[in-house]
Amino acid sequence: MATKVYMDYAATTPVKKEVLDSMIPYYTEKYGNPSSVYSLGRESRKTIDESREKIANILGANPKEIYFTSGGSEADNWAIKAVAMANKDKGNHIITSKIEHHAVLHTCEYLEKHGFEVTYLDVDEYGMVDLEQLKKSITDKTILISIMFANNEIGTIQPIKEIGQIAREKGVYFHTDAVQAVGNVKIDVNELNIDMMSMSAHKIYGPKGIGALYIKKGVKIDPHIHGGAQERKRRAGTENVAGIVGFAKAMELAYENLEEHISKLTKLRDKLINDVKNKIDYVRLNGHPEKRLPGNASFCIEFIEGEALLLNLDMAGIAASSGSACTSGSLDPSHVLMAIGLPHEIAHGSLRLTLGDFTTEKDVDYVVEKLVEIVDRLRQMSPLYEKVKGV
Ligand SMILES: Cc1ncc(COP(=O)(O)O)c(C=O)c1O
Ligand code: FES
Repeated sequence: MATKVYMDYAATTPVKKEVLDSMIPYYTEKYGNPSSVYSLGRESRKTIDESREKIANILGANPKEIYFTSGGSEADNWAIKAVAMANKDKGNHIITSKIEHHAVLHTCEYLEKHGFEVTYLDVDEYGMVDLEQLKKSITDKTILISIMFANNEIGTIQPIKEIGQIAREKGVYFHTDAVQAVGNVKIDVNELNIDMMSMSAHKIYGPKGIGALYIKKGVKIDPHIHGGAQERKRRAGTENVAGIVGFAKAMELAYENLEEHISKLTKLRDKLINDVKNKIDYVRLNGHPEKRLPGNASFCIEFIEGEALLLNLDMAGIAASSGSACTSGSLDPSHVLMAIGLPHEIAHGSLRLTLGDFTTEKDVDYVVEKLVEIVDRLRQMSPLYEKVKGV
């Protein structure tokens, strides 16, 4: 069935029309290489500069501190590996959390194979990092703390300003993966004590394959891609001009309407959470009840397989996602659901519904209606459910 209701905005978002319209000329008539000296090239250069300025202004950064990348994964890789390489003389210890995106976790694991030591902080049942544990983990060898702004699976928002404060007091760099937070949270990099921040356009109604790393002036970090002089000689390669323009446009739109976006999504999300909890038994909400992304509703529905749930939702025209092993194509259960202490059998029934700018109340009603039907049907086949219900 064709998708009737898209509820996977945390995976990616459609490109908004205004964003696409802003990009098209840079594929067709304004195709000059930004490094060329003639006016066609200079025009591309000017557009990149303007886009960088727009993004920097929104984040309270200096344009010289914004470096375009191919997206969030590249920004994470760059921040962590290149700070590690550039600060080897100072230490070899990195602190991160157990619920980071794989772009952070796998990068840290790679560094462990090359002589770095990594502390993976626990989180509580809501997915929150413990600031006391963080403080205690810092040693005189610690060079970097990398903690995500908001979690992609369970939506929990971390106390970023406090983490940044701790890092600053100890003279340790602080990187945050803000891929899910950008466009959903007001961000001022200075106010929040952030040294480096990863971003991605395709989560905020921009194109895929473009993002950025904010690098605060003065951070000691190696260049990431060697080659030409682009991105202040730190990330070589002819710029993705149209992508950059689209990213800046998407940022502009997101922050122009931030309050409205947050209040609309929060209302729809809470309706969804309440309806699901009221109409289905043995359901739990994953993540923090309040400190969560406005569009994130993550559940564990007991006595259900996430995979079966997703397939049935798909048959009803609903696009959603699950963190359980069986659906993500890997054999490991979601490291996030494990880290918040869920047993495997509960993690198996996880369902992530993420809402966005095109979600309507009707969509929420439709998803709840179908979900109730599907859960009921699947549970009828579950001997465990029958046992607890005493039927
Ligand atoms: C928290 C987080 N970090 C990083 C990424 C990777 O971003 P990208 O797809 O732009 O590489 C994602 C997206 O899946 C994400 O949710
Ligand atoms: S094996 Fe599927 S979540 Fe444990």
